[in-house]
Amino acid sequence: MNKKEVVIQVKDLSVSFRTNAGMVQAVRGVSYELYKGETLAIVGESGSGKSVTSRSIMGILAGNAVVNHGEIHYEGRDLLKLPEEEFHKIRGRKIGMIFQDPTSALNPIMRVGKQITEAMILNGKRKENKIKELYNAEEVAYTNAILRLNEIKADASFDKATKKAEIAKIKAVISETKVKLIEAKKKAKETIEEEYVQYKEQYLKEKELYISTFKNGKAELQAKLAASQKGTPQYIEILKQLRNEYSTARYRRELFLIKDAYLRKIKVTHYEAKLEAYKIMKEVGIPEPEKRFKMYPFQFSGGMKQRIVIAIALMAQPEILICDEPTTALDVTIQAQILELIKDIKKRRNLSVVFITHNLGVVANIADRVAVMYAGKIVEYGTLDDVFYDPKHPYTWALMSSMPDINSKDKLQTIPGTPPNMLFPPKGDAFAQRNKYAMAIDFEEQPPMFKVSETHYAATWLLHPDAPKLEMPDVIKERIVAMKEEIKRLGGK
Ligand SMILES: Nc1ncnc2c1ncn2[C@@H]1O[C@H](COP(=O)(O)OP(=O)(O)OP(=O)(O)O)[C@@H](O)[C@H]1O
Repeated sequence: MNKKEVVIQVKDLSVSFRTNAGMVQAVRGVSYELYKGETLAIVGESGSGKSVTSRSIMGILAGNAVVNHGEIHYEGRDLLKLPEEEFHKIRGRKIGMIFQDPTSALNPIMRVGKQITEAMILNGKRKENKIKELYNAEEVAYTNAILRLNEIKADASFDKATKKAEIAKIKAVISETKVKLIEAKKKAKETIEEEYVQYKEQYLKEKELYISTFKNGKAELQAKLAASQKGTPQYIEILKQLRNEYSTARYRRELFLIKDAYLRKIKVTHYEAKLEAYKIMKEVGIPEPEKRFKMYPFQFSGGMKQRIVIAIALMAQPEILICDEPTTALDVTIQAQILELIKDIKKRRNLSVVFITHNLGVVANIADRVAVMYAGKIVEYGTLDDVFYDPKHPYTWALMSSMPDINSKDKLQTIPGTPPNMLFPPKGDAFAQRNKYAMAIDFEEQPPMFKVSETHYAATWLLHPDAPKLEMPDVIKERIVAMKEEIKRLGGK
């Protein structure tokens, strides 16, 4: 288990929101790891902090959000410490996100084709990126020096004289790195321009060659045609050849392709992006992509819109996909289709998926591992079998007993009470008020994460060695058996 490759590690993340009533403590010390190629489901009631956690990974928190604490490690860097420009490169490219409501995720007045290809075209400035790469090191040195200056200015531990001296030192570094950066930029531009002069020459040569070959070939055939007798099979054959291989349309198309191949060295061309979009639209089950490409979102059903949103995310070839309740806004039958699609894509592309949902049925269908969230914390996590078939936290029990039965679709019982007000999170276990098994300590102290097995952890005082031995309620045991059978029958996990 431990040998699995970790793609994202969230460490002790705490996020609050400034509101008129005070600070809403939405996420309170969340830690988890996402392994390569797995689907991690995050479950919990509305307001438990599932979305805020994922939005932090994407760097798309609301303006009133404050990250109080924590780290999010990705490719050896802490995303929370990256400058905006770097962060921007990662989100949307390496990490894609799909939201609950496809209608609001799409621009209603832009053709879907443009929405699918937009990012690829915008990010695809190949020549410019090549130049930037060449002076990247100098740019990093310069930005670091500026960041350091700000740090020194804000550092209260310096006395006045030391601060002044430190500022003078770093300012000297700034001017030095700035000069180096300007030089590096100039040189990078020259080097790449030189390379591109060659590409252009090659292109022009290729174009000339095509034009002369085409013209000569056509003239030759026309001469042959003139020399042969009308109506003979040979005459018809030549005529066919002229029409097919030497038509004006063919000529224009070949020239276009030659030019497109050259332009692709400079940037992602519209044509290239369109071909890629057709491919991905097919992959996500949008029939007749050539036709759909030109349509507007309102011309699509909810399920098809969600497929478009998924296509947009896939265009960037992400490694990680964060799905925030991607099926909740859809009809039940469509929900199942979209779920299957996400499972297929994940398998085909070996994606690592974070799947946020409040629906345990969906979890059973899709997850390898599960994290249960309550009041801004992860209260239980483990493999699907651990959490689903051997739940330890009374909140997980409550969630299971409140989910609609797969067969009857009735709820066994709703979870009594409401989640705590996150302006004033309770002192002890946040679930204590609603927990019929709560003990005195639950109201006093927050439980630590107790280890159930190598893979399974839960934060409940019930797991303390001194706690009374408590069996999972029978109704939940029965429910688990029924669900297991049903899921097997449906061919799920
Ligand atoms: N911009 C904001 N300003 C104030 N509070 C916010 C803001 N965004 C989220 N919150 C609060 O943070 C808490 C966690 O919200 P979050 O959206 O992560 O919950 P969730 O578990 O994803 O729920 P849902 O299933 O409803 O999306 C909630 O109490 C919510 O009201």
